[in-house]
Amino acid sequence: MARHWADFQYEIYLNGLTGAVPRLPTDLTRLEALAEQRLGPGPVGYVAGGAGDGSTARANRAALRRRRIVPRMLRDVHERDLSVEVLGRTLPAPVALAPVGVLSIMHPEAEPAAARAAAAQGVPYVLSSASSTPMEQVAEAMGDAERWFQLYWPKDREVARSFLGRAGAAGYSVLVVTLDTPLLAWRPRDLDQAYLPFLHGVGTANYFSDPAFRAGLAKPPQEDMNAAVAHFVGMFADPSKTWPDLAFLRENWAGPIVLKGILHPDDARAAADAGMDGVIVSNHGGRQVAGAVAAADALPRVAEAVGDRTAVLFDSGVRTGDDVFKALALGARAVLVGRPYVYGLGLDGQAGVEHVIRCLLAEFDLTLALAGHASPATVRAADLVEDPA
Ligand SMILES: Cc1cc2nc3c(=O)[nH]c(=O)nc-3n(C[C@H](O)[C@H](O)[C@H](O)COP(=O)(O)O)c2cc1C
Ligand SMILES: O=C(O)C(=O)c1ccccc1
Repeated sequence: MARHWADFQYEIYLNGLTGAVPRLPTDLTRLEALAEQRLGPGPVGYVAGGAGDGSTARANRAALRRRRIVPRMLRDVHERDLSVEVLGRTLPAPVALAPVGVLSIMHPEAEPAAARAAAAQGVPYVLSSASSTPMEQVAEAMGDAERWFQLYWPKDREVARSFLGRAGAAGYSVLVVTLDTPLLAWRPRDLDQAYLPFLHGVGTANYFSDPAFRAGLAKPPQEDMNAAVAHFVGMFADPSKTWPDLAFLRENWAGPIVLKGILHPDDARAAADAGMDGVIVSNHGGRQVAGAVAAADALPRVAEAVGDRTAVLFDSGVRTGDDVFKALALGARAVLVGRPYVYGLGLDGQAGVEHVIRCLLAEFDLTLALAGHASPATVRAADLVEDPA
């Protein structure tokens, strides 16, 4: 039986009969301001901040808003099934939680709380390499839910091999390899507060617990934190990587591999040519290349370039149910959502993340129905027009 995500709407009204209202706003675009009030400018500045003057993050939102849905009528949308096939698995809805590092700056329960929320709602959670909790511990929190692991491809081959081996042993099945962060971009909102979390040792749990990483240290991290952090900064990414290096991932990972951060159609073709199972069209939520194309503007050309050769996923700017609909219409099989669940976590822990998932999917379910669709499978480019403005 397909899950009725829209029932959350009725549940909220029913709870209202006893005077209760939702603990967090149901318009997820309001979470950032609330989080900033309650958690302060340091952590929220880091999470909200984009590269450069922030125009890429704004462009992500504008590119989705500029597209408008053209609803169809009288198409029997009584019974709906939101599930989608992607990477050889069936997801209950076309949504997953994006990999976000250093979640302990938002909430003490950090990644395990986000993972439990995703598992409770049945949506995939992608664990970041830069998580504040070791991957084995987060895997336990996920129970029998889908485990996806995001790789920041370490410079040292042995550390890379060790991460892949640990992730496989801990039951992660899908590998998401992030390509758009071989360096951290110029992020003024963060620089002005000099806030970078991992200089305080946050977001290094996978590294500090790794035997191959520790082999490169003269002393254990607890005994010389500065040296360990410096080793992490040098190890974290490798700007010298090129396409032929992908063979290493194939040799060391048994399951599907998805490349995250693809914006150019030729790169999407190269991913398909390299036998990659999927790409995520993403500009890292506007945090990397200042002035980059809005992710939603890049999506149709990527989808057209690869057709069915490799799965096309999308993130950067998804905030509402209609954003999910629009991304599907522009060619995505599923979307990932980043900052909204991070604010949900900061404001109300696991419950806050579940709130975000349920709001997003209830709104998507209703948008789908009201636009005349009983399944994501029938959503097409022709269901959108572009605002002339
Ligand atoms: C605070 C923060 C940390 C992030 N950390 C990672 C990370 O560790 N790995 C990664 O692949 N992407 C990371 N991202 C990017 C997200 O996976 C995703 O691409 C982005 O947040 C999507 O845009 P949205 O926030 O507008 O939904 C991070 C994003 C934010 C906001
Ligand atoms: O801040 C980010 O966007 C990001 O991807 C990251 C990189 C290193 C550690 C933690 C997060």
